[in-house]
Amino acid sequence: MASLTAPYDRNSLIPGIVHFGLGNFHRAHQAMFIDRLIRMGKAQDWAILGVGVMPGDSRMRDVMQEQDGLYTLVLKSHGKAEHLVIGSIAGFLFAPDDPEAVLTAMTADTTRIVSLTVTEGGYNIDDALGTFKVDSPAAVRDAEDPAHPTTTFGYIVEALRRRRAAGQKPFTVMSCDNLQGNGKIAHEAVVAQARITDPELAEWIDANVSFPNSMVDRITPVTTEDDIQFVRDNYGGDDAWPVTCEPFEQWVLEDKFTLGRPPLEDAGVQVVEDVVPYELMKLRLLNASHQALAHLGRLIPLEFADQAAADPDIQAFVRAYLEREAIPTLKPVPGIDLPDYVDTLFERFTNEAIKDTLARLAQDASDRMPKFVISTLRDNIAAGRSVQLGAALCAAWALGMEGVAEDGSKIAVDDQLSDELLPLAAQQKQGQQTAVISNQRVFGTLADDATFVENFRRSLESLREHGARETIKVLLA
Ligand SMILES: NC(=O)C1=CN([C@@H]2O[C@H](COP(=O)(O)OP(=O)(O)OC[C@H]3O[C@@H](n4cnc5c(N)ncnc54)[C@H](O)[C@@H]3O)[C@@H](O)[C@H]2O)C=CC1
Ligand SMILES: O=P(O)(O)OC[C@H]1O[C@](O)(CO)[C@@H](O)[C@@H]1O
Repeated sequence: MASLTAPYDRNSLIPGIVHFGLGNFHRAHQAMFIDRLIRMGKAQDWAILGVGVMPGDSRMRDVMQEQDGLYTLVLKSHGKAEHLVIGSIAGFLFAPDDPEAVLTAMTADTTRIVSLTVTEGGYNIDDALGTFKVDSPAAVRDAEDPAHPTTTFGYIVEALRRRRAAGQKPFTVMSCDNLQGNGKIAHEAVVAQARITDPELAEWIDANVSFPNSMVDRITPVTTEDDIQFVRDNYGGDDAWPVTCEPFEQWVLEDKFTLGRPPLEDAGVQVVEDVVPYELMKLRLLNASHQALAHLGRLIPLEFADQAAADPDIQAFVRAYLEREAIPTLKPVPGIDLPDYVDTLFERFTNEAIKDTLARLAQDASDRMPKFVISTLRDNIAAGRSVQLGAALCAAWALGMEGVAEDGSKIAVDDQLSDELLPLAAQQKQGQQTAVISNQRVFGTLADDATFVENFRRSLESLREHGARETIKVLLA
């Protein structure tokens, strides 16, 4: 079987970045941007050394070892596919095998950035308080024995302690997770982990380490057996873990690096002073649209994001919601034409090669709706603007939580708050129309706003009596 061919001479590459969470998104995004620069001869000393701290990462270790860090990235859209072999991953360390090797890499003079895609949960943040959970078992363990860390933040704190003791400058910690204010959250996690055992080190980190914020975007699903077969059939490469994603790519990054950075703008990254307008745009347009596709689509019922996005009724609803209620809440976004951005969203969502399921998009909606939709509702209420469509979207979600689609089939609810929300959905089904929206953890005090409640009730009744399509028609008439 054919092995993968390196795209360039990799002998001279020097790792300048240590990356925690070498999953599919990193391999479709940051590693691809660095690969692009290496091909231009501009980042030979910014190759990536991957680190995995989770037990499941042993599989990535085996594949990366077997394939010398190479893998195939396949970009698929509307019947077309292109591929490239990515060479920017210079190595991979499975941390439980040799924790000291990870710390040695992190304290090397050549390492100037430690980057992260460790998922939202990986930051160990209490959502309600916005603070690091210092009493979680893993944080306590790493605090009790800081020289032998097991978590991402334990490793970062110990490496920073060693660098400081050796008189080296600290590396920059660059989060690339899909979190609003990801740099701020990484800062909170690192400083809080340090503070448990060494408050003075925590202060030094607070004053000396840089945590740039970023907005990252590229829809990258989990690799399937079909993806592996596709690479084998079409490119002749035997790749145990290729990555398939959409062609769209966006990375907006705050320019805040203490020890330099690769010339990422030459690879298409938008390096800016303030990431906030871009983040709000993504969360309130892209992610809110995903919620609308998921909750209306699952009522009809549809299965995939591309089906829901191509559905004329749902598309009309989402476009109207974005135009009338979401866009008016955004700050000006430098260099972005918002109507064009919305058109691009639909081009991306209708990409049938990316089999994103509505079930995935609806997962943990109690965490997503407040960030993507309810914040917009609040801004509109404060500004005296309409909340008709946002309230309808909440009603679609609330009705879906009753668990039955329009054809009588089951809607599975996979949500970390389901113990709290499903009993409320059951009361709603019995006629208590405001039961779900009275949950303050999700909706805050929205149930006290008469206009929101009126719009919500009307849509809930209509969705229940007449279904999603008819409700959309009436709302948009
Ligand atoms: N997949 C996508 O379309 C996009 C993903 N992202 C961000 O990237 C993150 C990762 O997504 P994927 O790479 O697609 O997922 P993945 O499942 O392929 O990889 C997740 C990685 O995170 C690591 N991880 C998980 N929990 C951890 C923890 N507690 N501590 C340390 N490491 C941990 C895993 O070991 C793995 O390496 C997402 O959660 C999101 O924040 C951002 C934009 C798009
Ligand atoms: O859903 P997660 O794990 O936050 O990350 C994926 C995010 O990125 C996207 O795939 C687009 O970049 C969205 O679907 C989603 O918001």
